[in-house]
Amino acid sequence: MARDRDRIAGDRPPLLGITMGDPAGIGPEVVAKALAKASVRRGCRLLVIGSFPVMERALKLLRSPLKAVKVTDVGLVSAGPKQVPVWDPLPQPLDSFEIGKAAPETGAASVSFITEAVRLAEAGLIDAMVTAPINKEAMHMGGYRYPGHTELLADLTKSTEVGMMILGGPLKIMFTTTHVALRELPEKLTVTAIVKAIRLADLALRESFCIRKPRIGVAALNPHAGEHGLFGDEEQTTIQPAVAQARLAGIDASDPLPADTLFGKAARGAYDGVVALYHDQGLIPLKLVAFGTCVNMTVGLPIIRTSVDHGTAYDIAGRGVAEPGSLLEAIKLAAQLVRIRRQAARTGSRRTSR
Ligand SMILES: NC(=O)C1=CN([C@@H]2O[C@H](COP(=O)(O)OP(=O)(O)OC[C@H]3O[C@@H](n4cnc5c(N)ncnc54)[C@H](O)[C@@H]3O)[C@@H](O)[C@H]2O)C=CC1
Ligand SMILES: NCC(=O)COP(=O)(O)O
Repeated sequence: MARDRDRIAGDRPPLLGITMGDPAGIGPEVVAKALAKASVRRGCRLLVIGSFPVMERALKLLRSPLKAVKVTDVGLVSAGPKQVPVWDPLPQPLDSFEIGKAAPETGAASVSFITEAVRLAEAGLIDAMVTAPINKEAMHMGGYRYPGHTELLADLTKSTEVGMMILGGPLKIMFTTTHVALRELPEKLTVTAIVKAIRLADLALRESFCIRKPRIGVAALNPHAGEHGLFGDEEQTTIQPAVAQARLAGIDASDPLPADTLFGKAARGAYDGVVALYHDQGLIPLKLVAFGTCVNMTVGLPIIRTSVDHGTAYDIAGRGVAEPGSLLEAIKLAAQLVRIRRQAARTGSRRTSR
């Protein structure tokens, strides 16, 4: 069905749903700043999914020339160059909360925006969703016990094989685990989890970045890849067997390589993508080379979702100083992914991601 829709959509400018994220963080502000750039409106249409009063307040704070307009029918979104169309799914206006503080009502609101964006995307009313940052603590306070968007989106779309890939500068990194305490990591790093990450990296690099036979570097866990068991044996017991399985499936995956040099090699072009085993292993190199322009994308969903690389930055929320660069890149990538999917649907070349 999604494929038929893509084929019929033709060259209509993609309609992207931008979720506002946590209203108490910098999400509303970076959305307001990004939408003020004429370049971002070229070639796509944008719809904010979030609280209308919060969007109005963010535009006012920035003394933006843009005006928020309430959308009443998502099937008929049209906006002038100085307008920000907002679809507010909340049953009650959200207007009294503290900026820069985690709270149940803002956490729950941020989940409502995401849930609504998924509904609109699955119904074919938007072509992709782009997410501003949520605050995980606030989300938990609001009663939603997900580690992040990735797992919430997997649940909402009933997808079984989903993963987080983050792109920044020359790096494209797929994460085997997302938000996990370090002490729980070894038990999460199973052969199955690593094979899945390698498979999703391969899928994304082929389908979203049109690399015919991606070269994937796989990170080791321990210093010097464990040095034959001297400093840990996960490389031999788990990572190498996962690489062997991936190779049997025809994927060009490396042996587990010392992580301290792998990311540099990938940045210099030796690999098209890297499989990192845990959050900070991949995010430190990414944010070192490209913080502010990295883009997070969820691989394996039936819908397109991209996101910013940063969080809710409560320390600067409401001050008007947040940089919108990552959101601009996330919007650009989402529009590009819509075009790639449409093209694939026209030529019948896209494998379904599920
Ligand atoms: N895509 C998402 O929804 C993400 C959500 N988060 C969540 O955000 C919350 C805070 O996480 P932190 O680790 O503190 O990271 P953070 O990215 O919110 O802040 C880290 C530092 O970077 C600065 N910073 C972040 N974004 C900026 C921007 N656009 N312009 C200027 N400075 C910026 C902040 O002021 C702070 O000093 C947590 O709940 C976390 O789970 C974190 C990353 C991504
Ligand atoms: N550090 C990445 C992050 O927190 C975003 O995760 P998700 O909300 O996209 O799952």
